[in-house]
Amino acid sequence: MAGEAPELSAQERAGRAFPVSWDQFHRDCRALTWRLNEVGPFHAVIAITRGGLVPAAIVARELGVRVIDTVCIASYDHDKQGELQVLKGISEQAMKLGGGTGKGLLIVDDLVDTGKTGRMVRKMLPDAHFATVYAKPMGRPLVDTFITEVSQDTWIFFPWDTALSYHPPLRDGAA
Ligand SMILES: O=P(O)(O)OC[C@H]1O[C@H](OP(=O)(O)OP(=O)(O)O)[C@H](O)[C@@H]1O
Ligand code: HPA
Ligand SMILES: [Mg+2]
Repeated sequence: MAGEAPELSAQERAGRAFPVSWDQFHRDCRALTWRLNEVGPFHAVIAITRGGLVPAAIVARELGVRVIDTVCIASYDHDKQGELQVLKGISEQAMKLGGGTGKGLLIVDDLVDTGKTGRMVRKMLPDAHFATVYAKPMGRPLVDTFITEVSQDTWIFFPWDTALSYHPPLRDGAA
């Protein structure tokens, strides 16, 4: 409608930026594994795609876990924002390994923000251990183990979503 302000995306609403390099992400995943090593052993890792695939590979490598499954979740388009769609559920084999409730399974995602995604997966596997690399306050209570907390108004920029680019000097008005 004419005169209406365009709706801002979650990223645009976030006031702060937290860019993460590959090196930093790898270090944070290793730090996460140190903590998880005290909690395991785990029969399998369940990665929440797509963001959870990267930490899941690193964590599984460090913990020596060879069985990795995915749960594929997508957000609806913007007029139904917030609704989630399960494109692929957890495999029967992984469900069996977790005794039907997820006991001994490790769910991995890159981050929790509002907690909507994590809440949905927790419902599928109530007894699994849920680990993320980063957590924002709204989603934090859902997570069993995480490494770094950032404020709710921070947007985390992952290395697979970004590229190096020119940044003007402060003197020229750079933020
Ligand atoms: O706590 P929430 O508010 O639910 O947000 C967290 C989820 O959002 C991101 O995934 P996204 O839906 O952007 O998809 P992707 O992993 O495929 O990039 C992130 O990887 C988490 O899975
Ligand atoms: O802060 C974030 N960064 C990247 N993806 C996300 N999805 C939800 N929150 C975020
Ligand atoms: Mg995701």
